[in-house]
Amino acid sequence: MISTKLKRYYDPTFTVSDDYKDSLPDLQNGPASLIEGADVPIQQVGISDFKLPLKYPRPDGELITLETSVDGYVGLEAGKKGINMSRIMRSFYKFKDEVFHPDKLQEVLECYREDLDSQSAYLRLSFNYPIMQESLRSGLEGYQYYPVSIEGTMGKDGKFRKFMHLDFEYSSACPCSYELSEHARDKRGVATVPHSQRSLASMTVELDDSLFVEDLVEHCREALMTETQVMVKREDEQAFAEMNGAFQKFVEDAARLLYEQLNEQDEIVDFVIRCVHMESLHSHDAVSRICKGVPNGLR
Ligand SMILES: Nc1nc2c(ncn2[C@@H]2O[C@H](COP(=O)(O)OP(=O)(O)OP(=O)(O)O)[C@@H](O)[C@H]2O)c(=O)[nH]1
Repeated sequence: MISTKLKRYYDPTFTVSDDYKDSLPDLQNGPASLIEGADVPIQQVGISDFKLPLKYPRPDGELITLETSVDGYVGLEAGKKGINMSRIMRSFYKFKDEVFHPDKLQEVLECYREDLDSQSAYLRLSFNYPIMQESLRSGLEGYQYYPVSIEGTMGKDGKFRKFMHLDFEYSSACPCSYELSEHARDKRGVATVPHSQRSLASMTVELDDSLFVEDLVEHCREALMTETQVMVKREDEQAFAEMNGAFQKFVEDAARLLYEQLNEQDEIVDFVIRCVHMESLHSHDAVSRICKGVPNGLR
């Protein structure tokens, strides 16, 4: 039954006094008796995928503003009903005009721990980062976009750890298919096309020092050589075919080439890489996963 005592009316002139505000229910700060389920700590609670434009530094000193998806979490102790959820976003907004190199995350995490009265905190910023890529022979150029995240964690000991995630697309020409194709040409004069595929290296690197996205992309390019191309005329396509002939790779080769390259970088303390070759030979993928394997590091 609809109550006749309640007004169906929105008052646009109503203002909130301090007394009125104090009278508002505040369930998340209520007593432990309100907890549902086991009264145990929660490792991460917060907000996923709130978006805002943020500035990032380029190696040449320029700044770039990119739409960013933010995941922010804190740890919640046993005995506490909930966190002040809106502070995850409100605290982050204190930094909205700053430049987000990975070390900036430490300041936000410290702010989270203080503002939300929490011992641990986690932050991840995800964005698509454009880098101009030159074509192989025609002198053209175009933007390659890289899915990137920078991530920071702060544990109960206050130790800050920072990570960068990158997805790098490349082409992998199968070395076995190449030899089989050459065999058919030599022995029987049969035309062949060895199979190759678009491939993806998804990596997480733990940083000791600062690292630009451009640096990590350059490490991938040097390791794999056959990055997918943006601008392609016929001379570029031919160059790409020659390049794939020169740098053929199994999925195991891709993982070890990246290992060799990243292992040489002083600013990278640890890494884990997953390579996926989306085979044109098969309807399934060939996959490899490799990690540096430092004690207590990424696995
Ligand atoms: N903790 C928690 N809050 C939620 C959830 N879903 C929605 N909220 C709401 O998030 C709103 C904002 O919470 P608070 O940050 O505590 O807001 P507030 O108390 O006005 O802010 P402060 O003045 O900073 O304490 C509350 O109205 C909650 O009901 C949830 O799953 N957990």
